[in-house]
Amino acid sequence: MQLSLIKHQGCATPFLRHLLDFRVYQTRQRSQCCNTACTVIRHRWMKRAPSIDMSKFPVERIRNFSIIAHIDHGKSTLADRLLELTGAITTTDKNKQVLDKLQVERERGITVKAQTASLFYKYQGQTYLLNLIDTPGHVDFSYEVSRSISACQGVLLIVDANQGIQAQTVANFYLAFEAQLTIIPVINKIDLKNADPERVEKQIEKVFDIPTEECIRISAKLGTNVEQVLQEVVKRLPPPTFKKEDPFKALVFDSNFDHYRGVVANIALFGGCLSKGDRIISAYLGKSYEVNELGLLRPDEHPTDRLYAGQVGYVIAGMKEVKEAQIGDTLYHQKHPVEALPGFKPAKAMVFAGMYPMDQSDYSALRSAVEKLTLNDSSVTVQRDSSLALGAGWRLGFLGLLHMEVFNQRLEQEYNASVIVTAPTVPYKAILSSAKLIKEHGKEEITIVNPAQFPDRSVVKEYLEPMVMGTIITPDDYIGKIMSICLNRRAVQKNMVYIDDHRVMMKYLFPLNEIVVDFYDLLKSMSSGYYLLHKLLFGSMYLSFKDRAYSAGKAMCERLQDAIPRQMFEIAVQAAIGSKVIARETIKAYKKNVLAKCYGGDITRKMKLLKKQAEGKKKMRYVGTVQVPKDAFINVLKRKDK
Ligand SMILES: Nc1nc2c(ncn2[C@@H]2O[C@H](COP(=O)(O)OP(=O)(O)OP(=O)(O)O)[C@@H](O)[C@H]2O)c(=O)[nH]1
Repeated sequence: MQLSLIKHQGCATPFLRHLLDFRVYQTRQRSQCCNTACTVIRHRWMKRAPSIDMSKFPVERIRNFSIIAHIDHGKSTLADRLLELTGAITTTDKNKQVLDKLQVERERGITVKAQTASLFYKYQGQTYLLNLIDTPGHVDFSYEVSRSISACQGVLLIVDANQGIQAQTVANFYLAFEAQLTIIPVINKIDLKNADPERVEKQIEKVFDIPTEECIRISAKLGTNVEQVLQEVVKRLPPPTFKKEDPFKALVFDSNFDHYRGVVANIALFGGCLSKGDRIISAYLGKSYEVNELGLLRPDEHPTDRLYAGQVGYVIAGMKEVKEAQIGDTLYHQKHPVEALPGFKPAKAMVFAGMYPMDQSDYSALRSAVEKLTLNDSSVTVQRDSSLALGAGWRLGFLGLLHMEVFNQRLEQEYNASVIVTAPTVPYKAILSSAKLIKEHGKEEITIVNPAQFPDRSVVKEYLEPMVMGTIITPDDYIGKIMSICLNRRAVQKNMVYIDDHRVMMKYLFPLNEIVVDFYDLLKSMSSGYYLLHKLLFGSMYLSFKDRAYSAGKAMCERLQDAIPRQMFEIAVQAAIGSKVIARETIKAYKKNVLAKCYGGDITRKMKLLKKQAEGKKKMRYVGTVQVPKDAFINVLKRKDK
């Protein structure tokens, strides 16, 4: 049953709780109504969770698992069905991607943040606690995948019955395989007309060495065989091996900033138990906190009195500072210190861009928004920066372009901030030759993330650019086209194998700069996918790159000419290498007809007016600021491969 209430906050809920044998779950979607004192809260009414005494719940009946897959293969849809089957949410048409809570996720139809849900499932007369962690599928967010995996003992590897194994299926498989997790292959979308589950099973056997009999064929959309997935989770996945009797030890695997309650940390208990009122220490900061609230995520917060070893849940412990809940941190009891768990390796930023407020007076508001959002997304790196034209701002590092666009969109949607984002760049290295500079930096090799700080070649021995190994899986009809695109982008082929009769898997070493902006979209448009191994290597910059500078500079000027609207004065768009201008385009000025009021009249009077106008324009060009549309910086970089 789905109900909507309009009420003053906090009034109706206790009354209704008594009235009906239902529990009210509040989603975090709130929208202000015309009366500001009154908030419309959408409630989802659900059957009461089975009242289970968790203190007696055996660890052997807990399963912690994640769903991993290539983008759009149906993780979120399967998660919805699992939630419905276990009664965590009701069966309605509106249950689409329940775990995708962020507005940006719903708008773009992608998962950005991994979410958690604890499900109770009855199998052969026993109740099991299944903790499901949803993961994002896009290449940019694989950092979230590895975080989710660290809290699990097994994974469901979803493969689309029509598309088969895709590049990110391979990458995610290896993440789980290296973490020694049990992998259950699930072939989804068997209801599709072109579904070929047999072919996909053979691919799985060939590429991952998993026998075809181990695959489960389902349709997450229609619910076919979804119950079997739950049964296999219970049967095949091992329970966590942690003990309630051990001292409390928990891994922070995710954290959110809530405007009303501060930091909400998602934790996996690797031992012991945690109660309300306990004093805990964060191993990273050594600071102590009192636990104010804790509970399960079903998928909305469901407060409980205690959490026990093997469980996954949330904790609110008065952490106010955004930097206090480090992902990968270990929490322990103040009285029983334990050795910290190995944390996550910090995610490597692959793309850097400047971010500035549209108006400098918004600087401090934007600073606080950026700080809060980086808590929710710790893979973003932040460095203060300033630019002559755009004022004070930051240089932010992202995992990829989609990651950057999503961050930008979240700033606008969740914090109402309006920002200018400059063209994304990749980190370069320079081996310095100037003794003075080496002394200044304290080392010979420096990393440059800001093009404005690129050292002149007279002081540099060698420039190095980042290279990444990438995997592309494609139908063989596209091989020729993809090879020519890769060549065009200075990529070097390392390997090529057929994974079935019509599909090939190719490995390329790419200069990161060539693929960072638009490569993914380009490959996707050819019904293919690619995945980058996020291991940065630095290689010498190719000479051919330099040769292409002239044509690239000209193309860039032309695109900027299209992207920047005409203004009251003429604008020269120039591309330069050092001080040498290599290309130029002109954006013509709007011209006011100053002679409009001169009916007939003397030619010298007209000349005088035109001269005055020209002088005024010179001054304007000097003092005027060019209005550049916000998205021009990125759009001009998207190039078209022939
Ligand atoms: N026909 C059919 N469509 C499905 C099935 N499962 C999912 N879909 C559709 O496939 C699309 C992608 O599904 P999602 O569940 O959002 O995929 P996802 O893997 O969570 O995507 P990301 O979170 O962005 O990685 C949606 O349009 C679903 O409706 C299925 O069993 N059959």
